[in-house]
Amino acid sequence: MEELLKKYDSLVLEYNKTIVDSFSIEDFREYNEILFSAHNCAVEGNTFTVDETRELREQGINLKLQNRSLYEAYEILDHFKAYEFLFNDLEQPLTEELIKQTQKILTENTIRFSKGYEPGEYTDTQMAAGDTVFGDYKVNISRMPSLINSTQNAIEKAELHPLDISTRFHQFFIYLHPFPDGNGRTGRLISNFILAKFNQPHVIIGTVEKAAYIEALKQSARHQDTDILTVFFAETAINRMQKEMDQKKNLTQNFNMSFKPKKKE
Ligand SMILES: Nc1ncnc2c1ncn2[C@@H]1O[C@H](COP(=O)(O)OP(=O)(O)OP(=O)(O)O)[C@@H](O)[C@H]1O
Repeated sequence: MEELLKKYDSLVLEYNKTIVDSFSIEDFREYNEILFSAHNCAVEGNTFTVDETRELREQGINLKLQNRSLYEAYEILDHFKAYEFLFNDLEQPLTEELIKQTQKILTENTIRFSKGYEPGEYTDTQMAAGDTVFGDYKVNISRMPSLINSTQNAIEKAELHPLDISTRFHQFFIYLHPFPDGNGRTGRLISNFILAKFNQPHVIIGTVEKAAYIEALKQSARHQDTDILTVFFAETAINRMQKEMDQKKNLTQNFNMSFKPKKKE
């Protein structure tokens, strides 16, 4: 794992130089917000593409929807709000209030009120996801303050690798599964918020990575070894940084601006 983290660290330096620093701060923020919001909602079944998410970011509720439900649009609009709430102030410490507020903003317009769910409130029944039945919900909720304090202490001490802090929080949060809805999206938002505090790029988990992500969560829980999830986060981040840098290089070097008529086959 040490080798992988070294590779990750050196790629972050290169990525900052070739990608991050070449954007204006505002444009890079918006690029990340759109990319992350689209993928973070897609993992949970939202069908908006990244391009459609960009249109929604630009036009808001004026967007004329084609083949997309209002529910999905609200899910993404609320994700933008939750993202802005967290990332507009990276100095704010991790507290229970911050996490509850994030989940509240995220689920405000889409949570199933008919089931008695309240945005920003913990669950009052047993939780499960896929084939995992989580621990007793009351015990899990009582462990939230300790998880949050340990994470905030680790952030302040800054002894562990940022990816390590982010994945430890993520693993424990997902397995506490404290909310009736939005645990996955909230967990990924807070994990990226922790990374951003250390000036690290987002780990963006989309539908392509979903199966490997859930497998990493399950293996990490089974072996009580969060390094398994850290490896997954590192590899996911490396792949995206590499893809964006390759794309930029390729479009710079191999840009074809021919006006010659195409040869008939
Ligand atoms: N089999 C599984 N074992 C452990 N964790 C899982 C499993 N399947 C999914 N998860 C985790 O739970 C999250 C989904 O949780 P759930 O199905 O309860 O949705 P949610 O928390 O209501 O909201 P969201 O739609 O944002 O995830 C996934 O994103 C993943 O982090």
